[in-house]
Amino acid sequence: MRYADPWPAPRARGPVEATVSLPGSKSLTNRALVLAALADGPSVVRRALRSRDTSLMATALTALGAHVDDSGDDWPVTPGAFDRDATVDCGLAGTVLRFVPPVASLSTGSVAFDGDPHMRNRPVGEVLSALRGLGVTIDDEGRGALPFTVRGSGAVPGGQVVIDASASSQFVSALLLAGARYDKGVDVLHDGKPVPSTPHIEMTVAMLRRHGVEVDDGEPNRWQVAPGVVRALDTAIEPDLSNAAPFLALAAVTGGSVTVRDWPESTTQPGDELRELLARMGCAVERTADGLRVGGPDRLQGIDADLHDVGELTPVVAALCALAESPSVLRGIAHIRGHETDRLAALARELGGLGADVAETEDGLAFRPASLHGGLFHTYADHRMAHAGVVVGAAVDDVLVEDVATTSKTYPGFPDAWSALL
Ligand SMILES: O=C(O)C1=C[C@@H](OP(=O)(O)O)[C@@H](O)[C@H](O)C1
Ligand SMILES: C=C(OP(=O)(O)O)C(=O)O
Repeated sequence: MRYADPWPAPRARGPVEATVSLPGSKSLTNRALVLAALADGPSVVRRALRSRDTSLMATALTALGAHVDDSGDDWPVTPGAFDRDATVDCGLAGTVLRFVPPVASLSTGSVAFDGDPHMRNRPVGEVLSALRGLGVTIDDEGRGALPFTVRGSGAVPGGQVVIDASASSQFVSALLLAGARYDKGVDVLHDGKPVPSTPHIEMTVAMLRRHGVEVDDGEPNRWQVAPGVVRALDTAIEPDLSNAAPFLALAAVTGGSVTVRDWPESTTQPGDELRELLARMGCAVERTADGLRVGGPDRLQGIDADLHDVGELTPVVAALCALAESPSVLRGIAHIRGHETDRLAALARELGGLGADVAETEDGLAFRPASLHGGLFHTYADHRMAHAGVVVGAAVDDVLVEDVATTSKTYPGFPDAWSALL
């Protein structure tokens, strides 16, 4: 293993002043790859993120019959016939687990899906039953979970389907991404508690429209994709704003100043919400000629925040709450129990183990100010748990982060980039 395990989290000895360039967005890269594989001609995904999740997506689409050249920074993608039996390793990538089965449904081959041990617990049953409702044969032996096999017939009738997407917005995105290629398109109705992470659905809809696909999202909880061509289009990937979270948090916990280069003027990435969240915790947030600059406060304030739309920011925000001088409540995030690990349980256990006064609530976490100490921070194969651990470790002596290499899910060079700042 390249990194010590556990990894002694570098401790900041003073305010950190830095400017960082971040790799591309996982969510944008994996959508761009799916749309390129479904398109009517070759295209290029520029500044693609190279990481475990995106490599798994490239490998999955190649196994189905597309060709993805991931050797450089720009990835040429050539669609191909989906005409062979294949196996797909989902790893721990929610985007592969949810986005690829609707694509595999267009194949004439049988496509067998599996993933990391924990992946068998991540929810996907709603996508499988929706696909059955749209005319696809799927063998899952009644599990509604991995492992399962999609047995396509080369075409999907499509049409209307009702799903409960309260566990993950990716259920909706998955059906929309492939829906234009179904004979009748797709008309997805959500019935259940509110759908989380809706900016990610907006990201899906915006990208589909750029590829010439007609999407009607005018009615709440309903998305209609008209049948038609997915036009080939070269796409440039923005930096990953969710992976900006630990870097900006470093300014917040050290009273320093961190600038993330090339912060987009406007974006569908939920990480953009960090501007508001960090400002509410007392940080100075400004756009500069270089990007987005965050200046840390003298005293970090707690926050009462509903993170339902931006659940993937929770681990780093929770680390900040643990270090803040006033109480915090994070709410609206029951669904993140189904992320890479049960993030509410994991954050409560691991931050609590370092002395934080934190309690799990039904839909979030509650913090009271406490003095933290060193110790071992477990990460449960979750890249964002590692981010939370190193943020605390920058402010507290002797924090050891278990399996920091798990950050390769979305940023393989993370431990080196982090160490370089401290
Ligand atoms: O569509 C996407 O790219 C994502 C959607 C969200 O999933 P959930 O809706 O399951 O939270 C997010 O948390 C995940 O990191 C990426
Ligand atoms: C929830 C996440 O990932 P996934 O795409 O695997 O769902 C995440 O990255 O925080």
